[in-house]
Amino acid sequence: MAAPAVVVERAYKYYGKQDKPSFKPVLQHLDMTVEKGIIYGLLGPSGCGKTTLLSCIVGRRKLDSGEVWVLGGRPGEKGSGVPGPRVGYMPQDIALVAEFSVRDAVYYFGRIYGMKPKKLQEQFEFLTRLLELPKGGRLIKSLSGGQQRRVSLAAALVHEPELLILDEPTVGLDPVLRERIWEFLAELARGGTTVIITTHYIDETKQAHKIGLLRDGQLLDEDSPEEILRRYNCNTLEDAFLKMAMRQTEMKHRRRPTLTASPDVIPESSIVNDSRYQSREEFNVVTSSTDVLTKKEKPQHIPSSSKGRYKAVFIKSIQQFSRHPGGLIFSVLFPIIQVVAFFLAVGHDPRDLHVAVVNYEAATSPLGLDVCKNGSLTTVIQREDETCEQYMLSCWFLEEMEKRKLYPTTYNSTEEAKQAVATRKLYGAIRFPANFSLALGIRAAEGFVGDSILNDSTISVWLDMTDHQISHFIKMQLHKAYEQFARRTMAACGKNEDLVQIPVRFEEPIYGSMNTEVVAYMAPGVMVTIIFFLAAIITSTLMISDRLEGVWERSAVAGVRPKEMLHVHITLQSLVILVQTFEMMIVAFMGYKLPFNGSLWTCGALLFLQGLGGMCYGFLLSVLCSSFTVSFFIATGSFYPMILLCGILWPLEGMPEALRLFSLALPFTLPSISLRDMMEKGSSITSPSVYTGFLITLAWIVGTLALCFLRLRYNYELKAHG
Ligand SMILES: Nc1ncnc2c1ncn2[C@@H]1O[C@H](COP(=O)(O)OP(=O)(O)OP(=O)(O)O)[C@@H](O)[C@H]1O
Repeated sequence: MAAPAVVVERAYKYYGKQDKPSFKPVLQHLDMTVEKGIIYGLLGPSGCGKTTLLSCIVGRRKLDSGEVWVLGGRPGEKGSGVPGPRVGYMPQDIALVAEFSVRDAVYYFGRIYGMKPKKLQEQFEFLTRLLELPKGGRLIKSLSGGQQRRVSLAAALVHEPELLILDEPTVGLDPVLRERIWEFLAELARGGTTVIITTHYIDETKQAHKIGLLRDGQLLDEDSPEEILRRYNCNTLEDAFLKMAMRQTEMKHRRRPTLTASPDVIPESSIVNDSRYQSREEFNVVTSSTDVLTKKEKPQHIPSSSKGRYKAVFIKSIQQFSRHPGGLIFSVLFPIIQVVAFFLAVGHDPRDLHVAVVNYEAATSPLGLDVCKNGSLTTVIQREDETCEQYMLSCWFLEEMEKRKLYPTTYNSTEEAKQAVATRKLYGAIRFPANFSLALGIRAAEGFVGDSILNDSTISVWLDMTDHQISHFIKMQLHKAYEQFARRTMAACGKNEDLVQIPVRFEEPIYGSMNTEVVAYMAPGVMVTIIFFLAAIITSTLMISDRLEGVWERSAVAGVRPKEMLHVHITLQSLVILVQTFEMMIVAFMGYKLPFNGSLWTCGALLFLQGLGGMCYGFLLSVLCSSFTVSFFIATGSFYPMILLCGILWPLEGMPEALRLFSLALPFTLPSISLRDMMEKGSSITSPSVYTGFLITLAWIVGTLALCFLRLRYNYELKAHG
């Protein structure tokens, strides 16, 4: 007699921890034998443990106790081919990439198993006919549930595996098609393929060679449908199942006194040795082969083609990426859009600022305010005794203001001007006293003057300080206007222009230029944050969607190793980051002529590493978060403080000491400083301000990867054993 294809013995499986309320026994003393070349129908109500049992058979979960042999080896054992090419698995969920076309989906699994292109094409055409698949170019996300299920079934059948495990493959399908699928499975079985199929349609399992009836984690019975009907003296399998279920319930009630006396949670060791669970006759639990252990096959060594798997995952990722709505825009165009938007929006002087002007000096002239527009107006006359006569100097001041894009709107009284500011029509109000020129002349010439001269020679300004940036800009422009106005006046009087300047002189800067723009200060931080943010979002989104769609799990059953998925993602993502780095540098240094005095290579390397840091952060988000929503919450919740604290919005020097130290450990703070120092100071990698940026970036990469690793290990333990 041939060795069975699948043997499960004394299987126990629990979810949750024993001491926690979530603890749940799912499989209890389960024995199951599936002979080679048969169709085994696994029947049972929802939640009875079918999927859990199948996932233990394909090696994605581990039993808490008991044994599983599949095709002569233990699932997960090296060279066993399970998970891998010996098994074809169709999970209950569709588990296909939504952006795949029908052809891509089938080809993806074919490539994983290393199928040759010609054979793959033949199989695809055959399965298209058999399962009435939609046109090969249609995208999975545009198909109906039933069509998706057929494509999913085709993906499990494509490589003609020795063992087919199909979790509810016929749900929602047309009865004629269901019948055809069963006929095809029967044909496969005749050719030696073993099929385990779960279904809710008890009726269709009549066509199976053997059925197993699972309830509350226990296999109530397994045998051929005819034998089951005979044994329970029933006409239908439903009736037989009902009888078995009632018997199981009765047995439980009979045992209740013992059970209630026991703790809710039975320790594993005691369960395994518990005679209650071992008296299989009590439950009518039958194993067709009590000595299966002696009949195990010698494990066959299955060569694994990592090249095929890499190729499959690589093509999948490119298709996923290129067809994802907005994927290309987000990764290739978004950096350009962001950087250009930054350069267009940030750092430019505010324009068209209107201020209310009350010029009492001009009001004294017969021309009124129009006096300043008079081209023949003589403002300063130098007398022979080397004194100066000054007239309507306020006109010169207004000219200087206009040169700095501060445009006057004339008002007749101070109250009216202030009212205009209060109603937010204007940004500030400026008043020139009636004797402005005369008083200013006396003030400059005599030195010792009274309060009235001082007041009369002073321009008063009322600003709307609620708009900090604008009011700061107006203040600065008024100072500059005054400086130029004073120079012009002194020059016209033949005096030293410096006399009326404040006695503080700003010499040639050590770094940068006198006219350094705020954009050059902010740009490094903005570039660093954009490249980090994009990589984190792309990575977490792709990883979470793969996991939620079940693609990761299904690929793993097909034999793809997590490290292979990761290698492909890292390679592709690194290419994207490289492109983004170039794009940003071209826009910033060539397009917008940002100053650059250091090494472009070092700058590029730092930006690239920041992208990798973002990618690792994306990995962490994807392993920590169970859904897109949670991942977006954490991403937004963490990016916002990182940007706020990194010093591009406000200098670190303005923060409390502890917060400042904290901000230095964040991923954008030191790298922004490094990049700025390279750009403006020409600092090299040996400079502490530059290499600390590299070090913190590397520390984030290592730290986030370590956390991912720990979390994955924890998840693995949880999944395998809980
Ligand atoms: N990861 C998990 N953690 C905790 N409980 C789980 C987990 N997966 C499944 N369960 C629970 O274990 C029980 C068996 O689940 P399983 O999916 O194996 O049932 P099933 O027979 O396949 O059901 P269905 O036919 O509805 O898919 C259910 O009560 C389910 O809620």
